[in-house]
Amino acid sequence: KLVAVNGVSFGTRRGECFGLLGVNGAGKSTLFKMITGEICPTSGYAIVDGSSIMSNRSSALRKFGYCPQTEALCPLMNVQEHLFLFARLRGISFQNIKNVVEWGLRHMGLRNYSKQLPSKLSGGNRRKLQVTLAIIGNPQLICLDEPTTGVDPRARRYVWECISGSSTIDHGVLLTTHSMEESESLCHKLTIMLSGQLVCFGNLQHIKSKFSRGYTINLKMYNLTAEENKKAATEIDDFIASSFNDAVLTSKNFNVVQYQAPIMSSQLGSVFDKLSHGKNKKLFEDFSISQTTLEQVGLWVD
Ligand SMILES: Nc1ncnc2c1ncn2[C@@H]1O[C@H](COP(=O)(O)OP(=O)(O)OP(=O)(O)O)[C@@H](O)[C@H]1O
Repeated sequence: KLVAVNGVSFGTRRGECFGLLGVNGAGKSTLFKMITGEICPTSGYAIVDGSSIMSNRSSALRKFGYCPQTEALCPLMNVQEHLFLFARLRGISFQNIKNVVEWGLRHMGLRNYSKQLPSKLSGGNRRKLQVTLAIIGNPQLICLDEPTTGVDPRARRYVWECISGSSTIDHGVLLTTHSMEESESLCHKLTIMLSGQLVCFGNLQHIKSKFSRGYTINLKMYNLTAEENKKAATEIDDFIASSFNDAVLTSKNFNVVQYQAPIMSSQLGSVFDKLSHGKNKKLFEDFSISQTTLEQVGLWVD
């Protein structure tokens, strides 16, 4: 009875990395499954480079690589055999296949596991293999559903390089992720999905401006005892309330407090003056001001 995806329509070009963001259960994976033909939509269509996934399925499927959210590995094939099979499926010739398999093993740090079956790999290494299978053979459209979940920082860096490389060499990338850092680094265009619908669409700056609530003020407090810290926090609160209209406390961690204030960029000079004044009065040790991040946009869209 649940309508998981409703009236969604978008397009992405070659050379672009298109990011699909949204909270758990928003419908991202369901949308991916429809685009890749894994499930059938009740209505609508998806076209990859002129081929419809519904009416010209085999032609469309030839054009993309897919890294699903849940693993799709063969339990009886080891890492090397997976790479070999997918390279063959992508039409790599026998002469080149050894190099391509070697490339996959080396770049994803899978060389030491080349003879292992998926059941013997760690979760992160299985993910790396799954991503390599989607990228191998340079398909025209690469669909990656949370590709770097559980992947170590070094391999994640390489996945990012592959994704940005693919999107700059005339390929398209469709990406879902919960990592705002990942979307800020990779995506040319983004959309945020909520309850099966797209709530906004555009480039990073557009989305930030649309959801912007001014600037974020970060204040680093001195290392104090718990009692002193409580007193200092109250003084800081009073200082912020008297210096900035409508500033809101958004988080308080160990010794960093964060406020969101509806500041215009033209007011930044006076904001710096006010905060320097507070620092000179030793209300806090240091401060910084930053623009809205995508992370904050993600927290606000609900
Ligand atoms: N096979 C299914 N049967 C019934 N409901 C399903 C099924 N698969 C997904 N759903 C429901 O569809 C909605 C969208 O799920 P989907 O997996 O597409 O979300 P998502 O945005 O990918 O979430 P996440 O970020 O957690 O991966 C959810 O409410 C989910 O419970």
